[in-house]
Order: sequence, then structure tokens, then C-alpha cells
Amino acid sequence: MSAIKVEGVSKVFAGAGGQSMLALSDVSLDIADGEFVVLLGPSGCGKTTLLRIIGQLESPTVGRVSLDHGTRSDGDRPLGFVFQEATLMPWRSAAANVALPLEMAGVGRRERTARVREMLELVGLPEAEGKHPHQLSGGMRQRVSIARALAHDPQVLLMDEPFGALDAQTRDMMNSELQRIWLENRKTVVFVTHSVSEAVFLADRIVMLGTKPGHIHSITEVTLPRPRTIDMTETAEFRHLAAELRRQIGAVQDPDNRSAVSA
Ligand SMILES: Nc1ncnc2c1ncn2[C@@H]1O[C@H](COP(=O)(O)OP(=O)(O)OP(=O)(O)O)[C@@H](O)[C@H]1O
Repeated sequence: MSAIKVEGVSKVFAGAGGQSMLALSDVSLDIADGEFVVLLGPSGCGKTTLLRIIGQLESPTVGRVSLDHGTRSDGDRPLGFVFQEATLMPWRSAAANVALPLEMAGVGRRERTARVREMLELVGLPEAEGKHPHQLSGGMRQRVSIARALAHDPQVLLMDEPFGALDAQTRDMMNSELQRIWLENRKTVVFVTHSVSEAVFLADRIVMLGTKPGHIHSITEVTLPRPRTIDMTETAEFRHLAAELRRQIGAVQDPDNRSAVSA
């Protein structure tokens, strides 16, 4: 059964000067439970819009998205979000930030404390419990925001360029860490990126979106064995797949916007 089913989704935004703008056109996609799907494509192709529609932060103009709630009751939120900025509350410690969704869900103190500890351990930051966001590096802040997103045990994790603001080395490390966390947890993940190598490293399937209007251009299965290592990015298979995806991005790119492809 699909964890996420996107059926015939189109999105129209009201543009400047009252003109409407078709951001997504007739997008359909089935995502399996526990699958890691990456949305890739040139700037402006609608990756974030599709992610926000899946996350119910935005409604589709046409079509629908269904999320399988499994055994959960209707009131439970099956979604966790991680954005490019960690969006932690600066006045709260790392532990208190991770605890926030649990507080909001009315989870009792003892269970909350245990769960927060478990999550900070999962993301490799048990010692950061009492630290405040300004005392943490960018990579550590993103780990805390991943811990926060996982705290209420969502079935689906939605990630919008979560490592886009990190330096290349930290980003490689965070990709390895995210893979480890995902292998331990097997959440369904939808992950937006501009980076072809990040997509190939992480994905079970890469959904390439094209522009004008945003649509699904291709879907590529990545069959590289797991756990994937940074060394694997140098193999012929990895490079070949990355080159093919870069070629596709070049082909679907909006001619007015040719600068936004990254490695
Ligand atoms: N709230 C909005 N109002 C009007 N237009 C919007 C809105 N959100 C997105 N758009 C437009 O919809 C299109 C798709 O935007 P979106 O941010 O989803 O693309 P993207 O692929 O995520 O881009 P990037 O890779 O640059 O982040 C763009 O042309 C954008 O300007």
C-alpha cells in the first residue's frame, strides 16, 4: 500500500499583476511505505510546491494527495518537517526544542524526557541536550531539527533542502548520517534537493521535475547497494547515473534560468 498517493495534482498561484501562474501540472506519484524519494530538478520546477502540497501546508488547485495513516487515529499528525533553516527556538535548549512537538501533543514529562534523549542519541548528539542553538554548528542544528521532526514518530518525513546551507564536507557527513538514521527508522522520506550527487547518494527513487509548467519528467530507480558510502560517489555506476541526471536537468531547464544546477 502507498504511504503517499499524489493524484492528478495541479497548482495555480496568483502571480504579480493578477496573472495566474501554473506551478505544477497534472502530477501523479505513488510513494511506498518506507521509501526514500528525492525530488530533483532545476530552480522553479515546483519541488517545494509539491513537497508543501504533500505536507498539507498548501492545497492543490486540482487533484488530491492521500496519506496512509496506518493504525493512527485521525487526530495524529503523521508528518515531520525539516527545512533548509533549522528553525530552532533560540531561547530553548536542544532538548527543549526536540521536546516541543511532544509538549504540544500532551505527552507527559517522563515519556518526553526519555523520547528526547533517544532522539538526540539517534542523531548522534547526546551531549548537546543542554546547549542552545547558538552554541551548535550548522550541521548540529540540523541534527537537532531532524531529532525534533522524528520526536513524535511521524510516518512520513518531509525534507526541503535540509543541507543546502551547509559546507560540502558537512553536507557529505549529514547525508551519511541521514542514511544511517533512515536505515534504523525506515520512515517514508520525501527529500527536495538541487544537488544531483546528494540525490543519487540518498534516493531509492529520484523524481525529476521539469519546468514551465512543473511536471514529472522522469523517475529513476537508484539500485546502488546500501549502506552507501562517500567512496561510492567515485564509482563508475554512481558517476554514470549522476551524469545522466545532469543531462536531463539541462534538457528540462527553463532557458531563462540556466545557472542553478549544482554538483
Ligand atoms: N506562494 C507563491 N505565490 C506565487 N508563486 C509561487 C508561490 N510559491 C511558488 N511560486 C512559484 O511557483 C514556481 C515553483 O516554485 P517552487 O518554489 O515550488 O520551485 P522549486 O523547484 O522548489 O524552486 P527552487 O529550486 O528554486 O527552490 C516558481 O515559479 C515560483 O515562483
